[in-house]
Formats: sequence, C-alpha cells, structure tokens
Amino acid sequence: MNDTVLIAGAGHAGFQVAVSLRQAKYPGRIALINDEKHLPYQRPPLSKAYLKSGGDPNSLMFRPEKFFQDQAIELISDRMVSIDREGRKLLLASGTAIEYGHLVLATGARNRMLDVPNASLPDVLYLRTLDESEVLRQRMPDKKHVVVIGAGFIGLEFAATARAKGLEVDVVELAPRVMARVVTPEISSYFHDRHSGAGIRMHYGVRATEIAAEGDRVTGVVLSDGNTLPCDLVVVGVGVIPNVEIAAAAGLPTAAGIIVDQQLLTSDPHISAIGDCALFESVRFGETMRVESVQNATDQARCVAARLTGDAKPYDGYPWFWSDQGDDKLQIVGLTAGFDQVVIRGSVAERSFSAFCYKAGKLIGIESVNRAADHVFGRKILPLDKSVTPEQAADLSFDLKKAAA
Ligand SMILES: Cc1cc2nc3c(=O)[nH]c(=O)nc-3n(C[C@H](O)[C@H](O)[C@H](O)COP(=O)(O)OP(=O)(O)OC[C@H]3O[C@@H](n4cnc5c(N)ncnc54)[C@H](O)[C@@H]3O)c2cc1C
Repeated sequence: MNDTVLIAGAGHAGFQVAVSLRQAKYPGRIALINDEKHLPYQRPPLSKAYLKSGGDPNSLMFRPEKFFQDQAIELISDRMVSIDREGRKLLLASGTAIEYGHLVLATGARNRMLDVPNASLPDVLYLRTLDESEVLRQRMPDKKHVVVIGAGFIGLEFAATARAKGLEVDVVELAPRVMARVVTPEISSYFHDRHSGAGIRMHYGVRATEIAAEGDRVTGVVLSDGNTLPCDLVVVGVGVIPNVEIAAAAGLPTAAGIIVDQQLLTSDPHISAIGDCALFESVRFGETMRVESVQNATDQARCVAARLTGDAKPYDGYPWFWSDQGDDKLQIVGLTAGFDQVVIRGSVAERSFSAFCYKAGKLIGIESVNRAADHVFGRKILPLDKSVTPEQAADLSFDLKKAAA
C-alpha cells in the first residue's frame, strides 16, 4: 500500500495537516505542494501588523526550512494541475507525476476580481498573498488617496492602516453597513463611527462601476450613483472564490467549495478537502458550510490528520475569528447570523463591549470589541452548548468566569 500523503496547498490548512500527521507519528512520506515562492506563512498579519510596520517576511513563516527537513516533510515547490484518481497520481505543472495513498486538497481561495472597465490597471491592487502585501507596502508611501472597494474584514483592516499612514481614504460598500454579512448592526455601527472618526469617508449602497484613468494612471473610482471618488490607488476586497476547479475536473462533486462529508472526505475515499476550499457538512450546526478562518483551516487539518492516523471522528470545531482595525480588536465566537436578540455587555463609549447574540433565547455567539475576557468565556461555554440569560449577559456584576467554571 502507498503510504504517501500528498497535500496540495501549503497555507494554514496544508501546513497544519503535515505537522499534525508527524505529531501523531505518521510513519509514511508526507509532501506539501507549495505553489507560492515562500516557505508556508501566516496570512492574518498581511493586512495587520506586517502591512503597518513591515519587518522581516521571515517573521511570517510558520517554521524555518530546517523544521521541514527535521520533520521529514517534503516541500515541493510546484503547482498541482490535475488529479488522476484512477492511477492515484497528482500531476504537477513541472510535468512531474507523484503517486499518493491519500491526497489532501488544501487549495484555499483566491481573490474575487473586480469586473469593471480599467480594473486591470497596475494601481488596482488586492490583498491575499505575501507578494500582494509587499506590493501594497511599497506603493503606499508614494500614494495620496486610496479608494477601498468592499467594507469586509480585509478592506477595513487595510483602510485603517492606510489612514494611519496618512493617506486619504474612501471606502465603498454595496451593503448598508460594514461587515454586514458577518456581524450585528451594533458592531457595524461602532466600526463605522471609529473609521469615520479617523477621517475615513464611508460610502454605502453604491458599487464601483469603472476605474477612471489617464493612460495607465488611476485617477478615480466611478460609482453607481454617478459620483467619482478621486484617488491614485484602488484596493479591492470583495471576497474570495474557493479553488475547486482541479477537484471538479477530476470528477469530485463541488458547489461553493469542494464537497466533503462530516469527516472531511470527498466522494473519493482517498481524497480529503479542508480549509477555505472545503464545503463541509457540519455535525455541530446541522448545515453545509464553508468557513474562511484560521481556526477552521487548522482544526480541520487536525481532524484529517487524526483520521489518517486511526482516530476518525466527525469534524466539530467551534468557529472563532478576529480582526484588528486601527486600535480596535474585534473577536467573534460562534455563528451570529440568524440572531433575534442582541444584548450589550460593557460600554460602547469606553470602547470595551460585547454583543451577546441570541436566537430563540439561546446564546449563539458573542462579538467582542477590546474585551478579550468575554471572548474567552464564549470559547469555553458555547462549544459545550451552555448559555447565560440575556439579563445575566447585560449585568456587569454577573461573573462570567464563575459561570464558565
Ligand atoms: C489578508 C488576510 C487576513 C486574514 N485575517 C484573518 C484573521 O485575522 N483571522 C482569521 O481567522 N482568518 C483570517 N484570514 C483568513 C485566513 O487566512 C484563511 O481562512 C486561511 O488562510 C485559510 O487557509 P487555507 O490553507 O485553507 O487556504 P490558504 O491560506 O489560501 O492556502 C491555500 C494555498 O494553496 C495554494 N494553492 C492553490 N491552488 C494550488 C494548486 N493547484 N497547487 C498548489 N498549491 C495551490 C495557494 O496558493 C495557497 O498558498 C485572513 C486572510 C487574509 C487573506
């Protein structure tokens, strides 16, 4: 039997599955196919500390090269181009074919591109990879005015950094509020105020219809309401598209992700899919979902590594996420979509509060701003299906620590 585990994609998910396999004493060959020209690295700092302060790109790497050698994790600098499922082989761009016993697809997602006239000009930029973050860091000092398209996590993190660096910043968002898909109106309203207070101009309910330009030079963003926002740089953060095409071409079922079961297996028992590219059946929430977060990528990696080393269990990781915007830290635990009641604990004015989200009287998630203790509380009790009442949540004299013990 071939004991090679091939991992396609060396992001958070791919790296973790390799490490967890070795931690569980997996004896066979482990190879990570890495199509980026860097050692495997962390993405969150790309729109946060690294973008702001720079520094050594090596500080982003999960581990130095020696670690991979010591752990006998082969790093193959190449790109998967197709899967021969019958022959259990992966074909790489270099023309090499590698046989596998098990294949883990950890191909992540790519930027959704802006589809308007002039969107391919050199100063229309994106922020997903280390190379893209580098380009932005290098360009920002020469720029005066940036228009950010999309008020999601990445757009807002970038906007806050650009403003702190002295650029004029406009943010354009189709929805009526920031981070509308993922946070409650209370949190959107706080971040709207914070970003506006820092001098960022927020524009809601409008879309970019064209990049205005003179030759190759960006001069503005034309909006659906007829206005043009002048700028010399455009940063696009309008979401991502999961990388499913190679899986689909190999006949694996895909939809808004590579379809996997509760144990993260595709329809082929020799192929798993994890992280941003996987559309999984959640045992915990009883629905099919795709989650874009470090927690999801790494916990799914651990789940697959456990299965491959004899400890098969359904994936039941509990979702949590964070975002640093200016001086504010937002931390989210649980899935807060579908809430019907929001209770605020703490003080919005003092910039330390949490939105406890309830659905039919049950606590389903907590969104915390500069209030790590509430987040930690949520990470303890929510996975255990425990709750506190809305009255207890609102009452600062109610001891959450004790309630979690
Ligand atoms: C700027 C930024 C900030 C973020 N901040 C946060 C945060 O604060 N908190 C949080 O929880 N999450 C954050 N995220 C999301 C988080 O980084 C992702 O959810 C996570 O990286 C997903 O890991 P992954 O391994 O599934 O995918 P990825 O990290 O996207 O890795 C996939 C890898 O596979 C490679 N690949 C694709 N196709 C192939 C192929 N055919 N052959 C070989 N390799 C291939 C890709 O190039 C990539 O290197 C952020 C993301 C970005 C971009």
